[in-house]
Amino acid sequence: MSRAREAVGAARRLVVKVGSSSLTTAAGGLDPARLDALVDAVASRRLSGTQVVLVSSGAIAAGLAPLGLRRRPRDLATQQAAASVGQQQLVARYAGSFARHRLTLGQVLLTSDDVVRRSHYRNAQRTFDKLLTLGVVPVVNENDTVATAEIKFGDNDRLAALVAHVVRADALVLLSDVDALYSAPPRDPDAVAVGEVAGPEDLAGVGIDASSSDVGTGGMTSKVTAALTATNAGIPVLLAGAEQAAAALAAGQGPAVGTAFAAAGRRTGTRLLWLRYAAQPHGALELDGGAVAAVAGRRKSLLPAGISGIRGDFESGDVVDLTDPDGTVIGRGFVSYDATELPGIIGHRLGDLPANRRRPVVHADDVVLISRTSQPITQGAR
Ligand SMILES: Nc1ncnc2c1ncn2[C@@H]1O[C@H](COP(=O)(O)OP(=O)(O)O)[C@@H](O)[C@H]1O
Ligand SMILES: N[C@@H](CCC(=O)OP(=O)(O)O)C(=O)O
Repeated sequence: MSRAREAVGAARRLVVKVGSSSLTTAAGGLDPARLDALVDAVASRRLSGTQVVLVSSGAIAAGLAPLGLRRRPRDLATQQAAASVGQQQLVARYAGSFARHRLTLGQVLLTSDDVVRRSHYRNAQRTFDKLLTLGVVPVVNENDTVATAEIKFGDNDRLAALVAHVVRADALVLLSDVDALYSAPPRDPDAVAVGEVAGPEDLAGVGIDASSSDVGTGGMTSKVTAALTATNAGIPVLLAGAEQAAAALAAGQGPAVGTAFAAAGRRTGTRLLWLRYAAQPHGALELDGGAVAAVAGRRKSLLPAGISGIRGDFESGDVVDLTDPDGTVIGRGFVSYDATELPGIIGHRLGDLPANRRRPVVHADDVVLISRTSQPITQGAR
């Protein structure tokens, strides 16, 4: 058995994510039988001693029928309204279902601020720790009703990867309407299931189409991106079908299902993880050749002298892309000036600037580098 599968089996703290399409009927609306089957698998693992956080999509899908909507709305305001109506229905169903196992759930609704802001991040971490030590099953979703375009996680696969990091999970299980990652979209007759992914090189020949189910947002691209986000942060991932939840969550016993992604890097700080995979840049700084060598080659801070251009309307603390003179993004960072302050100082050496301007524009500790080969997989349009 691979180490990733062993890690899922042995995990003492596990994050499990389930997509909308795995909780709804073909006609739309929540499917109590599928939800109960999922809860049975989670409860069985929980009752064997593992702490489990459940990241569940389905709020918008559950809100469609009560609002007389026939399909997932495209505009944000109607999505927010559907999520408001649907989230409570979803959680009420979960509460009833977990109660069959005498388990208590706690609802946790997150926005990206809860992960990206250091103080909020610690707060979320404390809340999860307390819920888990009290034996509660946290049921997590994005707070869709208040999330604006700027602060949206975008999809729950990504949210689940970040939550796995926040709670310091031993493994992440992504449950979907497809039973594994395939070498090509499953409608392709030659597609074969991929059992193990040791690293990004194993994904080189894999074909993924951009579509996702009618009720969800992610698609396979976002699942693979989330899996790589988690594995890069040292957390192994199992991607499997929601219908195989019992086998996927069985602690090391039972048949090997789904696709296992091996953990790669060491655990990184969530703030930089967010910067790499989740943040929306507010602008860009163009670096000259010397600054590219210093920032990307020698891991130095970006000083005003090395900046040859500014794009966007950002404030101190915002995320900006760092580009080379050709416009290729080489990294991202938290900028320490407002865009309006920069024209007067770029191109100047620190010694020539007033005392209150003698600091880096982006500190080395606030930068992630993005090489061509590690560019996050782009998400399919929806
Ligand atoms: N290479 C691939 N392997 C597996 N599934 C794929 C692949 N390419 C595209 N898909 C599609 O991705 C879908 C899963 O994404 P999605 O419907 O968004 O799931 P969920 O609702 O669980 O988040 C599958 O139903 C499948 O049609
Ligand atoms: N937060 C949204 C789900 C977003 C999402 O990523 O959905 P999915 O692709 O089904 O996991 C909801 O609860 O409707």
